[in-house]
Amino acid sequence: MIRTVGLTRHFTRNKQTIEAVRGLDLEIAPGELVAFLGPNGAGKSTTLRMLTTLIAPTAGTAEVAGYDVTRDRAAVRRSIGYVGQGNAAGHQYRGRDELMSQARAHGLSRRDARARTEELLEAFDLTEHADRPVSRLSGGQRRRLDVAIGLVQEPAILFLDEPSTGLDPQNRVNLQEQVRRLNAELGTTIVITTHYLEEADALAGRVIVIDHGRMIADDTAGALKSALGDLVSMELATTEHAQAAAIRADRIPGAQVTVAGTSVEVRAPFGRSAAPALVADLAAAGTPVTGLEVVGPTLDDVFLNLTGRSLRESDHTAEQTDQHEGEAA
Ligand SMILES: Nc1ncnc2c1ncn2[C@@H]1O[C@H](COP(=O)(O)OP(=O)(O)OP(=O)(O)O)[C@@H](O)[C@H]1O
Repeated sequence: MIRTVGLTRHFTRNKQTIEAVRGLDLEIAPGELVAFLGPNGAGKSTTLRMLTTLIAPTAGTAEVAGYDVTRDRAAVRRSIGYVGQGNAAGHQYRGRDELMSQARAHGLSRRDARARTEELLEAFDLTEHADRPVSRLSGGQRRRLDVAIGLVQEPAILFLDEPSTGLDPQNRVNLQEQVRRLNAELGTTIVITTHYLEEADALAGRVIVIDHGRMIADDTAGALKSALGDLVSMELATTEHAQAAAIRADRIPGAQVTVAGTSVEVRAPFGRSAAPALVADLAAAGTPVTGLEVVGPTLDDVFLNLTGRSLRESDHTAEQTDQHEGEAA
C-alpha cells in the first residue's frame, strides 16, 4: 500500500543543507495502522508531505496505493485523505457547512452527508459549536474540525499529522476511537504522526520510531518494550549490601545492572518474574531488600535506550497547548 526506497528530502536554509529525511525504506501493508513516533524536527511531517505529494523527494522513491508520488501525483491524491498540521477549514464558514460540503464533494447523498456530519460533530464534541463561523472557534475546536473533515470521505489511506496536538485528553480519546473504528471497520490504512508516547502505544499496532530523519526502530509497541525489559529498582540497607545485590542480580539472563549508593537498578527482559527469587535470595544471604519497585518499560524508555535522550523533553510544548484549549474553549 505504501512503499518507499531510500526516500530522502533535503532543505536549504541560510545556505545550509538540512537533511530532514535520510534514506527511508518503508513498507506498509493494506489495513495497517502505523504511528510515526519521534521528537519535534525528527522528519515525520516531511515524510508525510512527500507521501501525500505536497513536496517532492530529493532522492529515492515512494509509492502510495500503487502510484508513484512524483509521476502520478493526481492518482495518489485521489486515493488518500490527509490532515496536516495547519487548519483546513475555511474561516468564514460554519463548521457544519464545512463538513456537509466535504461530504457532498465526496459523493455522499444529501441524507448520508447530513448523517455523517452529525456523527462527526458528535464524535468530536463539536455539536454545540457547529453553527459558529470557524474563525470564532478556539484552537482546539478548530483542530477537531480539521480532523473531522479528514475523516468525512473515509479514504483507503489516511494520513494524520499530529492530529491530537492541542486537544484535551477527553478529545484525544474521542479522536483515537474514531481512528481505531475507521481502521477496524473499514480497513482504512492509517499513518499517524505523534510525539505522544501514550498515543502511539494505545493506537498503533506498529510503531516506527524516527529520529534525525532516520528510522531507528520498527515493531509493535509491545515487542519494542519487551525487548528492553522491566526495570527492577531495589533499595538496600548499606552500600555493601547493594554491591552484594548487584552481583546476585547480574546472574539474571540479559540483566543490565547499575548501582548508586544503596540503590540498585536492574533492567532485564523478564525482570518482573525474576524479582521474587532475587529478593528471596538476598534475604537468605543476609542482605535484605528494604524497598522494591518493578515497572514495565515505556516507549520513552525504548527511545531513551535507542538515542540516549528522552522523548518527553519535547512533549511539554504540546501539554502547554492543552492548557490553552481549556482556557479558550
Ligand atoms: N520548508 C522547510 N524549509 C527548511 N527546513 C525545513 C522545512 N520543513 C522542515 N524543515 C526542517 O526539516 C527537519 C524535519 O522537520 P519535520 O517538520 O519533518 O519534523 P517533524 O518530525 O514533523 O517535527 P514536528 O513535530 O515539529 O512537525 C527540521 O529540522 C525542520 O526544521
